[in-house]
Amino acid sequence: MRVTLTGLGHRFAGQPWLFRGLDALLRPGEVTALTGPSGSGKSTLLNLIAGWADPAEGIVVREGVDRIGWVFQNPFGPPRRTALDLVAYPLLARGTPRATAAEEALGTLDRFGLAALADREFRSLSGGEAQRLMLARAIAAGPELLLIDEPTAQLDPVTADTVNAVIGRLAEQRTIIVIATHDPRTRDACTAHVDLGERVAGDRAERVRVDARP
Ligand SMILES: Nc1ncnc2c1ncn2[C@@H]1O[C@H](COP(=O)(O)OP(=O)(O)OP(=O)(O)O)[C@@H](O)[C@H]1O
Repeated sequence: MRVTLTGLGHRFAGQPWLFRGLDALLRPGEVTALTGPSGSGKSTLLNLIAGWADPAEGIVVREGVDRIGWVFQNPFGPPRRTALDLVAYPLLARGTPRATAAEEALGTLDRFGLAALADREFRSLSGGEAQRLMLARAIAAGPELLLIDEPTAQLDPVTADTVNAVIGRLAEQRTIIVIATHDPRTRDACTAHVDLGERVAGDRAERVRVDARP
């Protein structure tokens, strides 16, 4: 299972190149930070990786990727559902028996520091707790590819750090994880890094820097 980006470049019609010449190998077991200034194309690149849009040049190859999960910056969920229900649901949907799903969901909540909140309704959670719950739910769903867009953007720095503290726990041997972020502490919690670089005179061609191991 892997996602390979080769000579990837993108621009919207009539706009300058956002990035060009991006080569990267995204693998399970790693959590790759995707960084760059506002407007550098991070969300666009997530869409290209997911196959939601076609690149202007270069190729994206997804091997062994069937299910793709997303977590966005605004945690959103049914207000009266409990944290345990929300994490158990994707397991039940995959046919896991109820008792096993509840046990696995509790284990996943524990991994994200949420075990004590298992019976709390979603609407009663703080922003940081709700975002950690969205990460726990996304992991429980077991996607081969998990794309996370600015998970701390709506949070104050202290709350953001409660989310950053669990980023390292996302790593899964069965899941390729990419996180677009402005937050240097989110980046530092990741295990690999793709940087879309600085905007220069409206054209950042060839300025993509990739730290991810080949
Ligand atoms: N469908 C579109 N058509 C034209 N331009 C677009 C489209 N989608 C995004 N853009 C532009 O492309 C640039 C990159 O947008 P993108 O959202 O990928 O950047 P980003 O790095 O994720 O930014 P931020 O950190 O602010 O979320 C922006 O200037 C944006 O306005």
